[in-house]
Amino acid sequence: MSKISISDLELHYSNFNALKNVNLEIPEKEITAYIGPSGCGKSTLLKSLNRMNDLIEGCKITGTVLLDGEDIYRGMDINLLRKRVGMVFQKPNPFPMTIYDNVAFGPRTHGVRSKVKLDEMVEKALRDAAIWDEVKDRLKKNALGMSGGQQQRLCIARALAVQPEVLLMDEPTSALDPISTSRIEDLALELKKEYTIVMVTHNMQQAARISDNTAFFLLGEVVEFDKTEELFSMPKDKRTEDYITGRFG
Ligand SMILES: Nc1ncnc2c1ncn2[C@@H]1O[C@H](COP(=O)(O)OP(=O)(O)OP(=O)(O)O)[C@@H](O)[C@H]1O
Repeated sequence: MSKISISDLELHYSNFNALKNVNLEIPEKEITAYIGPSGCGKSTLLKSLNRMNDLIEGCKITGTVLLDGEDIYRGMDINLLRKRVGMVFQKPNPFPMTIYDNVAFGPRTHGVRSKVKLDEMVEKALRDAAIWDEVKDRLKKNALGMSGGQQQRLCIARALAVQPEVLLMDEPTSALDPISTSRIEDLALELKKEYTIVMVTHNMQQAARISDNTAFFLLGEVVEFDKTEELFSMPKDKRTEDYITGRFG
């Protein structure tokens, strides 16, 4: 069953047509990867799924994005949408505050005041993000003192703390070393038991390793969308084949 259903989505940044007639069904509790050359619209589509483009002047969107059948662009409260659809960015961006406060930030914003409840939520999020053991004795230390890989897992914990249903990840490992990358990949595989994950990646091996479904983008269009295994072993479109075999741009 589709968690997110994208129909006839068109996006313009002023006069520039960044997404053209995108139709995609994102299955629940699976990892869906977006691949394609730089500038083809992967991040734009990802950000359209929790309305991060709405902030940009001149951005016009038509078509529909349904989350569990509800139109996110018509009538859905944006704060509720962002709670249900969390996001992790390319560069780890912890807030300049303690590890604890980073993770408690979202729940506090949503009105959780009880210390006991907050402690519980912070611990669960840090455990789910596979970083609890590394930080449990330094929760009151500033998050900026952590390594890049730890910071990224903290940002994942921060996103999980508000109990989202979908996690959007925009090249979450591109700033990380191979060991931290592999930890985030293992974590994504673990998280898909509970969450629907959509991930932009420049790394085709990464898409092949961890995603269930892959969409290949070119110049604002989805050229091909299929089960990852199919797309990499038997691409149907010549352009997909050229891209995944490295014969392209
Ligand atoms: N705020 C903006 N205003 C105008 N144009 C934009 C804006 N953001 C992105 N674009 C343009 O839209 C196109 C798609 O950008 P997007 O960031 O979605 O691509 P991408 O596939 O994620 O690229 P990359 O892999 O390099 O991150 C690009 O041509 C980009 O220059």
